[in-house]
Amino acid sequence: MKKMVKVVAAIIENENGEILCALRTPEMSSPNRWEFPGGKVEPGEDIHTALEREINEELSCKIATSEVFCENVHEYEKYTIQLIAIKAKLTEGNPKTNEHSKVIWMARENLESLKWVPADVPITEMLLNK
Ligand SMILES: Nc1nc2c([nH]c(=O)n2[C@H]2C[C@H](O)[C@@H](COP(=O)(O)OP(=O)(O)OP(=O)(O)O)O2)c(=O)[nH]1
Repeated sequence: MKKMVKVVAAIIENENGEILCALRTPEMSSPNRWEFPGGKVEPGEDIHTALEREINEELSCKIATSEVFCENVHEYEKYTIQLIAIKAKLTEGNPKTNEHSKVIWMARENLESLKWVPADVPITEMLLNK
């Protein structure tokens, strides 16, 4: 069986109802694809704490997380990821691109125009229907 990796991703919505999307760099795995910012949960770490830590590292800003929006298990070639999308709001700072090529705010109805990492596609579809 492939290794299972637990990943948290933030669905950060601003006051205009737009959602924060981040572009992976050419050097990362799944290069030049869009994702929701976040990362791997460390052993023993709570999912909300993990997401707050990842957002602080990646975007130099603070968030307040709320409910889990959805979970998706996706099999990549080398491992399987359990992707947990969690709703959040920015509480401090503006997102910076410490690790990504770009971050943008996007209206829900336009999310499908971006080229997403495969595990995120069902999440973008769910966001469109809510
Ligand atoms: N942050 C984030 N990662 C995602 C999403 N969808 C998805 O498949 N992933 C994958 C990419 C990575 O392999 C892994 C997250 O790991 P990470 O962001 O901590 O990155 P990493 O450098 O440790 O891992 P890697 O890119 O070398 O595989 O989950 C998503 O929406 N957000």
